[in-house]
Amino acid sequence: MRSDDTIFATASGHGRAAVCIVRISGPQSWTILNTLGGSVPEPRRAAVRILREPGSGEPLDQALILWMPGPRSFTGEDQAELHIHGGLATRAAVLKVLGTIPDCRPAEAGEFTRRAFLNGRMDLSQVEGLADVIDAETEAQRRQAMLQLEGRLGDTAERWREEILQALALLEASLDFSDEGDVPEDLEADILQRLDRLHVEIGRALANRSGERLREGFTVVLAGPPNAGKSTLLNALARRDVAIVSPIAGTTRDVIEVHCDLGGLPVVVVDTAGLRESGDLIEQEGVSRARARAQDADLVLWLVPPEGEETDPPAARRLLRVGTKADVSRDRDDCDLVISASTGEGLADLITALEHEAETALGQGDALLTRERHRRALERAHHSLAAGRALLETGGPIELAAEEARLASRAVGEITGRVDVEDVLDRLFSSFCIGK
Ligand SMILES: Nc1nc2c(ncn2[C@@H]2O[C@H](COP(=O)(O)OP(=O)(O)OP(=O)(O)O)[C@@H](O)[C@H]2O)c(=O)[nH]1
Repeated sequence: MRSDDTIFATASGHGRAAVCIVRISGPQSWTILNTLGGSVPEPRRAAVRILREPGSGEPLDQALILWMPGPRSFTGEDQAELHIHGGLATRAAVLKVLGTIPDCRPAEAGEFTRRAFLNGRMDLSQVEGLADVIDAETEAQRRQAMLQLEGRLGDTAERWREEILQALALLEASLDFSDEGDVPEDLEADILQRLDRLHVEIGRALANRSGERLREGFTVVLAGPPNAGKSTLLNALARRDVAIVSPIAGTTRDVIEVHCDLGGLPVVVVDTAGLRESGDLIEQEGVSRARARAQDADLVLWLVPPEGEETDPPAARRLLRVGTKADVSRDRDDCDLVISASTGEGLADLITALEHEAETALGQGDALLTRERHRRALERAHHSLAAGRALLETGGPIELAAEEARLASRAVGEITGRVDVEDVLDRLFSSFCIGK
């Protein structure tokens, strides 16, 4: 994959559409516009042109075109855009012509964004924010992703790195004093105070897990004995038939997931196999998967049917007891809520309860960290800051305290991609769509 190639891709969705946007980035961008459109408009001014096939002069389409010279473009390179009609034949004809231009080739997934990152147009946390904006399914996810795209996490991480480097500079200055046998007390106190403040601030960011949860969704597991009405409830929450409902106990064998938007918050509802002892190997596997999911879930809804023996609920972080089939019997004093998925009774209260639970767990979108990667980097920084501080407090070697500060600054730098993150890049960019 050469990075001096000019790349192109459709940046709008697939299938027939009114308009299709073809993005072009690289040194040939100007030439392509000039060749196909006859002339190049003013930078960043849209203009209408008849696009023509270079050899025959045959018209391809009437298009709106844009010329965005680097470095003030998304990728930082010369860029062009063709807003062509979104018919399948038009799109195919324009892409075919682009493919015949020398040093010009179709882009790979995420290649435009990769170039933007490599050209310093955005840092790694912003690239992740952009991926999350595109993947956002609910309003709260969109808001969180936008804050990260705008640089909230990246700017904070950069400030932390700066402050750690300042502490490091002071540590190095105090090394000179220690050669002379005596580090001034106020200098040492100043460094300790700085390390302390950073340790507390990073610790606070680490303590808030709501950002990662908001990105992934609040997980609600439906558990209960066979025939409790789990699949019927899942279908009612999803407002469509996703799980097979039948009066035969043990119908659901595997785990079925549905992504719902409850009051703007992402909630993943998981239907599981009914919990009972079974001689059937497949059902046993389903039951053990159900128990595992319940254990990891943010919330378990333990469904209690009116009939049948009492079964023990699985181990869970948080559990609500929900009496089902209220149309058959409402007599369930031991339950937090009673519903009938058949008649809809109690469903509105259940949804309100779920929204409340999700809101409490996902917070107000004020979390800085949104991915495991951020957490791992900051945990290392946090650890090094504590180690550095302990060394200073116990009169340990200043060289070692300085080394801990250096490690902390490197770890924080991984968040914005200032230090080696090669291994992260391939994984991240391949998750993008072509044309982004
Ligand atoms: N009367 C009544 N019947 C219900 C209600 N909810 C579910 N049922 C019936 O109960 C039976 C079992 O429902 P399911 O939703 O398949 O139960 P499940 O808990 O997913 O069952 P398994 O897959 O076996 O674990 C079906 O015949 C449903 O039609 C309800 O609110 N009222």
